[in-house]
Amino acid sequence: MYLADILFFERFEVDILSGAKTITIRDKTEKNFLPNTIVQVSTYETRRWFCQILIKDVQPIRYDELSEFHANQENMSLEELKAVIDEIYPNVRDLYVITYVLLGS
Ligand SMILES: CC(=O)Nc1ccn([C@@H]2O[C@H](CO)[C@@H](O)[C@H]2O)c(=O)n1
Repeated sequence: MYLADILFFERFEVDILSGAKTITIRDKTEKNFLPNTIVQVSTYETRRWFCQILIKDVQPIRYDELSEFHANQENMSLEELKAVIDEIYPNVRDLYVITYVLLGS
């Protein structure tokens, strides 16, 4: 089964809607997004829908392989990105980079 919905912390909504944030990094529970499908996006906190995105790509990545390239696409520094991931996914080393484009809200 492919996933049709995704949740983001509210604090990232502005960056997603402005196009500043074009990837998200998730664990294996959220690797089953199918490229070229539309996914509905809501806030984690209240499940408020705020846009839809088109999935472009899902690629496995090791925590240690995260670079400034990924951080740029998150609109963060690499230090900030690693701190966010450490908080959400403590000790998880097998991650997935989900690349998307914003379709509108
Ligand atoms: C709501 C929920 O369950 N999970 C997540 C998991 C991740 N993310 C964001 O993806 C990037 C790298 O992990 C960062 O920008 C994170 O903040 C998120 O917003 N919500």
